[in-house]
Amino acid sequence: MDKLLITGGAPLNGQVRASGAKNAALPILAATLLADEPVTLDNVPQLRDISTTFDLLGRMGACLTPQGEGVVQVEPRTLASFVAPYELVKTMRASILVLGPLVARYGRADVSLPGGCAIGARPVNLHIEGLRAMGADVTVEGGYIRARAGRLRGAHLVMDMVSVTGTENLMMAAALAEGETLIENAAREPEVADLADFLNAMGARIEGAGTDRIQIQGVERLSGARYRVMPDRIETGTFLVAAAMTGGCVRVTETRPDCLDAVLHKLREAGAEVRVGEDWIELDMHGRRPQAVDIHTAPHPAFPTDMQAQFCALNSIAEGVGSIAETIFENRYMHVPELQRMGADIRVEGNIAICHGVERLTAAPVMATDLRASASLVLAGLVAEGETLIDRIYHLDRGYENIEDKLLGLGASIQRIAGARG
Ligand SMILES: CC(=O)N[C@H]1[C@@H](OP(=O)(O)OP(=O)(O)OC[C@H]2O[C@@H](n3ccc(=O)[nH]c3=O)[C@H](O)[C@@H]2O)O[C@H](CO)[C@@H](O)[C@@H]1O
Ligand SMILES: C=C(OP(=O)(O)O)C(=O)O
Repeated sequence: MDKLLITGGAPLNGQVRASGAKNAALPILAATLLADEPVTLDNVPQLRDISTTFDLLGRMGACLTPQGEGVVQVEPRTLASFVAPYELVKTMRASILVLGPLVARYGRADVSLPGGCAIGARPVNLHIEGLRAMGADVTVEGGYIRARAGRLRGAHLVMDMVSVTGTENLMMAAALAEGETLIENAAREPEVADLADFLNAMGARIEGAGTDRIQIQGVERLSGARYRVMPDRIETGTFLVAAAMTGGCVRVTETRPDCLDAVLHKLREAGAEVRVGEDWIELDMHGRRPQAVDIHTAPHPAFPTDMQAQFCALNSIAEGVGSIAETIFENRYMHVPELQRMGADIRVEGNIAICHGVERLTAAPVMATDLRASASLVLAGLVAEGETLIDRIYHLDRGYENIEDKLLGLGASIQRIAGARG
């Protein structure tokens, strides 16, 4: 297993390009299964979750052809299997995103239940209930969701909770259903809107994505398309926090400032000077120590849970006391004990983490437990005194493209230590 070795202390300065968004590329790749023609996607990040998705689509019989850096063509007409097996789903819960497309386009799907993960139980009841409301026969047997259907029927779906992949699965299914579907209390995340833009480019008729009320007029078929995946707002935010924590000045290019309002607001509150252009964000900390900030995670457009761990790292070296309320996932503080091993003063009570900023963290061997927890340990390592060794970085590789090269380019001292395979 690979590890990361980071020597803390260097302020980050310079320019870095945002990669394509993992959480947009994953549903968009799943949505290619709905098409009757080949689809070409651009700005697809090279990440472990993306290669797992390629593997999944390939095993189902889709033909994937790389066409240059970040470009892939998917030919879905060769599909011959409708199974998402446990051994892939257990490594990437987003595999659940093939459920809606398979049922809508092929009338059948056997998708392993993703089960819980390090950050929480993460049930998929809303995905299942929504498909049932659209006429699918869905049962759960032997750890698999087994769905069968003729042509799905449009339905009025009122989501009990705001679910990102739930909204995406049902929106994809509704794209080929007969008649109109209305999804209320839909997730408003920008990645949902990006998926809708892609579906519309294939000929779907979707309005309102990006709001909590999405209207879909089902169509008979979807054609091929060429589409560029949106930039990764969480990766962007992670680099901005790195600049803020190290007292540096970093410009993230080819990104979407309009998707990061809540995060930029908190960075300004932390004392950063933040400037934005149409497709770039620059954060200058002018060598200052950040001020601690209070965070309350909630569905978009509020502060994203996927940036919570990174702000926990920021608060750990900030001036003052910051309180974090995690309202989306019940167990998303796995980074706290690791940050404490580096000297952070954080107390967790229920879903609240209170952090008294310390002047400096000290390096320690630490263990990554999930994707954003790993990112927070990288950030802590960048400012800690000494050499931090981060184990289990396969979590990080799930969602960050070339993170060590990008950080090296900004002046960090960071090195991947290749581990034994197996
Ligand atoms: C691939 C992808 O896009 N992942 C993102 C997606 O995950 P994901 O789509 O899995 O997260 P959801 O938005 O579905 O989860 C939100 C909350 O709803 C609950 N819930 C969800 C579905 C369901 O059927 N029943 C239920 O109770 C979950 O347990 C959680 O407490 O949104 C999360 C919340 O912004 C992000 O952290 C993830 O990075
Ligand atoms: C939790 C995340 O991803 P996933 O939903 O794929 O686990 C994330 O991107 O932070």
